[in-house]
Amino acid sequence: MELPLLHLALVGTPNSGKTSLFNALTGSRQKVANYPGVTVERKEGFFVTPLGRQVSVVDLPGTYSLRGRSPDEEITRDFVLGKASGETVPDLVLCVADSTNLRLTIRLLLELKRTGRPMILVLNMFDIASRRGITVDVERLAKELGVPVVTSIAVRKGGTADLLALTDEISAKLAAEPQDNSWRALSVAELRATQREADRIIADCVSLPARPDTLTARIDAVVLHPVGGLIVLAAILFVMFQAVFAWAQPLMELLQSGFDALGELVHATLPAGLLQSFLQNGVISGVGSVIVFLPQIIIIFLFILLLEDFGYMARAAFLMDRIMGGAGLHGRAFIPLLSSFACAIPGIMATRVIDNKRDRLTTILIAPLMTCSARIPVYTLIISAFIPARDVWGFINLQGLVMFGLYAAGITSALIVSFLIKFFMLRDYAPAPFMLELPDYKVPRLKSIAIGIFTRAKMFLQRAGTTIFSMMVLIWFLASFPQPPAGATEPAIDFSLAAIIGKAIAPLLAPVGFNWQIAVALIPGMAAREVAVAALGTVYAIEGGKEAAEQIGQVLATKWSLATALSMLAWYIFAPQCASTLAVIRRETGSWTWMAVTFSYMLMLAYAASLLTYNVAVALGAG
Ligand SMILES: Nc1nc2c(ncn2[C@@H]2O[C@H](COP(=O)(O)OP(=O)(O)OP(=O)(O)O)[C@@H](O)[C@H]2O)c(=O)[nH]1
Ligand SMILES: [Mg+2]
Repeated sequence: MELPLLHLALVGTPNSGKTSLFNALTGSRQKVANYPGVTVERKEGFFVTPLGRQVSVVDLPGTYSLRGRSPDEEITRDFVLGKASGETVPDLVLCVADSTNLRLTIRLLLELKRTGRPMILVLNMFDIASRRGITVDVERLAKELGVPVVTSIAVRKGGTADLLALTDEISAKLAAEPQDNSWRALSVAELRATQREADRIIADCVSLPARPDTLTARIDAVVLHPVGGLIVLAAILFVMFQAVFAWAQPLMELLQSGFDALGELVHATLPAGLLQSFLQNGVISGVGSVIVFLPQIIIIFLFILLLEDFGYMARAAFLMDRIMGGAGLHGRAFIPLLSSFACAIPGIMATRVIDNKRDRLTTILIAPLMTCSARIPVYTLIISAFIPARDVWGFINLQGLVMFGLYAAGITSALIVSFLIKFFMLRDYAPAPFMLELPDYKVPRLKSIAIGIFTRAKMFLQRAGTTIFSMMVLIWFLASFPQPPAGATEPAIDFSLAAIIGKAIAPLLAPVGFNWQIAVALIPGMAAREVAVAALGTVYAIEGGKEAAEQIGQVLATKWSLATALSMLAWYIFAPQCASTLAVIRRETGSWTWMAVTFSYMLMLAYAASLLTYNVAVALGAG
């Protein structure tokens, strides 16, 4: 007889390795990192046990209790209690513990027991605990808790074998036990009592080594130092941006010459005409101009993923708490804001770890100001074309410095906006004190970094292949039709729809120094930022006519003034050019109003910043 699907849920304190376990069991590649609050939504996966039982397992956000104080904790609570709509109550809860730090997990487990769900306590990260000399009397612990206990090493091959065997054993006799749910929200006093009980059990069953781990403490003495720590943080960011330019260059040139060769090939093999123009000007120079930025994206992510896995990110959050607090931001906002450097969408979702609604809203409103990776192609294109690649003070690459400045401008303006929000809207309100558990440092795992980079690169290429490609088709079409009358001498594009539209909008953008070609590129650029780069590539390639298409950067350098280029950079720090981000803001705030507010304030800032930059630059002679 086929047994019904067994439903498992992974519950545990943040950063205890639930997602690692989920990935190990199901072969998925969900995001794992060494800081609390990585997972903010439920994810279901499937696997088959050694005895052939079909299992559905749900990975949940980490939580310290079932009180559900923030949106991510509510997801976990509702799921465990079976309150989530359309969900089945889990048949078996796997309570996942970081074996080096059992206090809070045991308290959570005692609370979970009141829900009446069958449970297993999984002592994960047992490798680290053993290395540190922590020993656990597993049998006694199981007896004291009244729950089966098993050890696991989620990140090692075969590290979950015991857990799988135990799951089979327990699931075979599950149905027999009737369950009664006596859970209700614990009062603070009850939580304290539960903690005392947990501490007693731990004292009985766990023995700590005589000499505790000091490596983490020694590193923290430097990186958490109020002055030294900030210097370390600045140095790390600085090296990162220098690397983006220095290391990526050869690879980018390689990709660029590949696309050039492809363009030449199309040019040489196809007869002149619409198809040739579509492939060469629309597809290859458009989509290709975005794909060449892949090396830079990879380098930035290499740094971010290494730091995340090492355990540095939570420290950076701690360091920034004072500065952020001054701007009215909660320390918890740091990691969402940091994720926004990759992309505002996961960043905005990561705000679910913030329990206070107002703190969360402020963070959502400013997250799109962080420099997401879609801005990298625009920034690097303009910087490479207009900023000389020379060293200042002998060792600092000027291009890297400008890039650093653009990131800094994004961060600074986010802090200012947050300060203003607090000042005008939330005056009477002091953010709650910052509490974030600092994880122990770990040697970054190459495999998870490789997977992380692969996922990001795939996402970037997928966007190039879908959003950007379709926008390119549109731009190419607008720029190619209607075709010029016979005998016309001006560039063909001057007769096209794109020119008509661009020239209609251009007067609005003239005060900030944008020409009609930029206006054309900015319209599809509202869908996604990189589209503007590709659109400029196509517009200028078509305008260039028969001459071999030059690289887009070289074209810009001859067609734009420095003032226009700087104004464009300023525009990109602020402009709300991402339809998906706006959609996520609407979803996470549940309100069209906040989406409209974000859009308008960013657009106004972009216009003002560009206006200022352009006019100052012109006044200084860069017009
Ligand atoms: N050495 C070792 N490292 C582990 C083990 N399990 C997880 N890790 C590491 O611990 C860190 C946290 O793992 P995650 O799986 O993201 O933890 P999580 O419980 O899902 O965290 P949240 O989603 O934030 O609640 C990562 O750096 C993992 O590589 C283990 O058994 N041994
Ligand atoms: Mg997780």
